[in-house]
Amino acid sequence: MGVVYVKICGLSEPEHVATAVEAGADAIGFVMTRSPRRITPERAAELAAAVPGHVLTVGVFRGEDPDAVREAALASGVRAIQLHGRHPHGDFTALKDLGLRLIRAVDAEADLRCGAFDEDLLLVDAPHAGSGQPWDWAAVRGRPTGQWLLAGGLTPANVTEAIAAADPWGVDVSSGVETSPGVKDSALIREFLREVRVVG
Ligand SMILES: O=C(O)c1ccccc1N[C@@H]1O[C@H](COP(=O)(O)O)[C@@H](O)[C@H]1O
Repeated sequence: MGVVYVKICGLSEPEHVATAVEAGADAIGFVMTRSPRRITPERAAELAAAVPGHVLTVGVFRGEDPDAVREAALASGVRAIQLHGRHPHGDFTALKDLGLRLIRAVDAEADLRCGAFDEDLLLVDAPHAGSGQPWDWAAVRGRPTGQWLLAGGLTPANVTEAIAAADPWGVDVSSGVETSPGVKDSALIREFLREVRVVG
């Protein structure tokens, strides 16, 4: 098994951004859509300013039209856009000129070919993103093509099992490194990364 790419999502405090970076996260996410983790593009810009270039900053959106996503992404200065929901191919095409990496976040029933919508990364998540509910990760084993992240209900305690079940290129976590919705915990962030690095 190779090294697994790790994204820590839903960060809103400098302390947790610093912890994720120091502990070796490859990407960190700022939620700019309806959620207990929502932050403004301006807050995301403040947090992103402290992130070194080797860590990808990602703006997370769900259901907004491409113009609204474009505006928030530019204001925040993130380097990637993660679109949840069944966005049409045209929404990805409409954002391509920004030169940011595009992540298509879907459930297991969607088209699981990374690149089918001109995205750079595919994220396969539970039917209700950000709920923290584990799902049948093994059901997608061998189905996604290209670079894809597994998400949905991952925690430090189950991420090893999830990687073994689905064999993803990377993993993404939000609720599983929180003590309550929207409240991240540095010890859990470190523990999650430690577990993944042991497997990877
Ligand atoms: O985190 C949220 O609240 C959220 C809201 C809307 C869209 C996506 C959201 N989060 C993404 O959900 C997955 C997995 O989350 P969890 O670990 O199950 O809580 C992850 O990709 C987050 O980026």
